[in-house]
Amino acid sequence: MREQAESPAHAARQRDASADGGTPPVIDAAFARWLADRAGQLLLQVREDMGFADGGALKAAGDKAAHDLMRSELARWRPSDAVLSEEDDGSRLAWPAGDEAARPDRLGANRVWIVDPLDGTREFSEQGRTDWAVHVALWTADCSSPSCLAAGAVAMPARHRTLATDHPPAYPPLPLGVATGGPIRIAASRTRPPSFVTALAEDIGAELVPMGSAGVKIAAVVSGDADAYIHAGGQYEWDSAAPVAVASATGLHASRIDGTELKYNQADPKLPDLVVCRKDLAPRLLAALQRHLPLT
Ligand SMILES: Nc1ncnc2c1ncn2[C@@H]1O[C@H](COP(=O)(O)O)[C@@H](OP(=O)(O)O)[C@H]1O
Ligand SMILES: [Mg+2]
Repeated sequence: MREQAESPAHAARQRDASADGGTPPVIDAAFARWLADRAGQLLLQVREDMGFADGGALKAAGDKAAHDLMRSELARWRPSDAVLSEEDDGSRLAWPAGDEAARPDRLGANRVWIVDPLDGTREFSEQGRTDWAVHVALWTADCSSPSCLAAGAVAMPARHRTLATDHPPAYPPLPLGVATGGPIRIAASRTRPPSFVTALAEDIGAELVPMGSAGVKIAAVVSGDADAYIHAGGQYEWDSAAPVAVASATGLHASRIDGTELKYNQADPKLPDLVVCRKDLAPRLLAALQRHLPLT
């Protein structure tokens, strides 16, 4: 749909373009934080300008405004790098190996920014909800970890909080309840929790904590408000790259639900499942996951 020149999203972007964003940091991790914060402030403005009467229009305007801002700032400040954004045309398509003409730039690049301009789009469109985020991650070919995530930032603008790898958050404290045998708290999708997670939670005496946005759920594990995030059934690289970069920099466990490594900038951007948790919980959760793995 073509955007009206006078639409609230357009007006918000115009204001942002004329605002002095200043010169961003040179260090990639600090740049990721800067970019996520810029997009986050713009999203707050879009929400304020449009209100919540038309949720569909608000979601579309938010996705577009944040994507356009990130694309243009990345083109301006990191012109040699490739970008994978949820809102790019064809972003979800897997590259069929061998078809050189269709090969996306990112697969031959040394540095790729993997961005989700608005994660938790549904929650963004609901008045009063703060569980939505902006994700900015940097993947590099020259790396020592399997994920090859060199930097990441998760902005949660409606919570006035940004987590990023320039200053990785402290490792979460062991909650008193868990230390004394209380239930493990597993963050799960508020609107489409994987059905096997309910059975798994019953099996290990855990309680589910529903919330929106993959970034917000991983941030809850980082802050100690949840003990784990488990997801399966579908997701893409942009949903987890930035929060996994932060969780890993914090020292948390992050893997596929079968315990294998999370890998990014792959020919197929689908990355359908993951588990993020404190290291002490990983053996127990991975064992429980083995008993409850969903059939694919
Ligand atoms: N089964 C599925 N298939 C594809 N994407 C999914 C999914 N379940 C969750 N996601 C994506 O993961 C993000 C977090 O979802 P949830 O809030 O339900 O936990 C959302 O990203 P977006 O908001 O960027 O689309 C959502 O679209
Ligand atoms: Mg997302």
